[in-house]
Amino acid sequence: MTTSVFIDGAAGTTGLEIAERLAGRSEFAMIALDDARRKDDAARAEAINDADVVILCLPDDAARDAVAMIRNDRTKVIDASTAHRVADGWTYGFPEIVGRETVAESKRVSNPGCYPTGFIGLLAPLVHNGLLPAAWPYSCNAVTGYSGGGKALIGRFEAEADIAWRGYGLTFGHKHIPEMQRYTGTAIAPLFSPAVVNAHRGMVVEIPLPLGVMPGNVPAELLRAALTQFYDGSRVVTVAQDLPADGEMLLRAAMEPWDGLALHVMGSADGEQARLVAVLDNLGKGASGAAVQSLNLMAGLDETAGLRL
Ligand SMILES: NC(=O)C1=CN([C@@H]2O[C@H](COP(=O)(O)OP(=O)(O)OC[C@H]3O[C@@H](n4cnc5c(N)ncnc54)[C@H](OP(=O)(O)O)[C@@H]3O)[C@@H](O)[C@H]2O)C=CC1
Ligand SMILES: CC(=O)N[C@@H](CCC(=O)OP(=O)(O)O)C(=O)O
Repeated sequence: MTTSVFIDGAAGTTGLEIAERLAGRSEFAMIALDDARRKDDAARAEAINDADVVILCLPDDAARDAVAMIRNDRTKVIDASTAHRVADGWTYGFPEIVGRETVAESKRVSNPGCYPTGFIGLLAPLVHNGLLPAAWPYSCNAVTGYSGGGKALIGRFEAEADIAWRGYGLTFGHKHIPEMQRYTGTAIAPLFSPAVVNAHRGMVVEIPLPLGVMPGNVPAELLRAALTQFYDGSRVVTVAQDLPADGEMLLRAAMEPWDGLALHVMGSADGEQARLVAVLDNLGKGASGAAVQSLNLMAGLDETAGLRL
């Protein structure tokens, strides 16, 4: 049985990458609107209601409007925007964290944010199993490629090619904080420092841990072992067992599209400090790859079908 899929926002950065991952997949029949009709509300409403699954790759307000256009109880939604990530009635589309069956059975799935994918992927299993405290002021330092800001930021970085690094979120309260807190179960909002680097794609998300002054003083090796056990069997999330080769971590500007999530735990010899680091593609597991993973599950297919791993 084929599943009909409409990508609303198919001309955008995330939408195009989802379409690439679905190209040639006989399990899916794509519903498309031409350029003249892709922002026509009547045409969008018709496509949305014709689809078994609609994937929203839109700004938040347009995503809310699109959901309001659904007039049947058949159409399922995967929303890539921030609009529904902590909303009632929506499942957070991080199958490794919320459970594959939960995603598979949901009609409303919100795709996790790109930075939260790294933050939650590292921290949620360790807080949920009690190895790290829920009541701790975690920090999160992160960089992303400029495609993380969609067409507008891609245009800016292509026009101003001498920008090497752009720190932002300088007034705090980044839109990702609510989901970062909700799905890690942490009691205190993380101190989040995002930045954009001069690469098209790629993302590094780091949580520094002053283990020596934290409750429990759990060794880094135990944190790594717990993450390894938690993600055992996953073909999407991997946990590095050794230090990166040559003692360095690299994000290459020419990174190929990639739908995995690589987690690293590095601890100091004296046990006082650790660094939890997640490496991903903001357009892969951080957006389009995650949407395709959820779509596969919702269509009853292997979760990794069509993924770039
Ligand atoms: N880029 C990334 O790494 C990530 C993005 N996301 C989220 O995914 C969503 C899409 O982001 P992204 O692809 O980067 O953004 P883009 O700006 O690249 O694409 C958004 C697309 O939506 C279209 N659009 C805007 N308003 C409407 C409307 N009312 N009806 C139909 N189409 C509309 C735009 O049209 P036009 O082409 O005319 O501008 C554009 O093609 C956002 O909510 C973003 O937060 C989530 C995680 C990571
Ligand atoms: C570089 C850049 O601006 N990144 C965006 C996040 C990427 C995005 O828009 O995705 P979400 O839907 O996950 O928020 C930001 O920090 O607001």
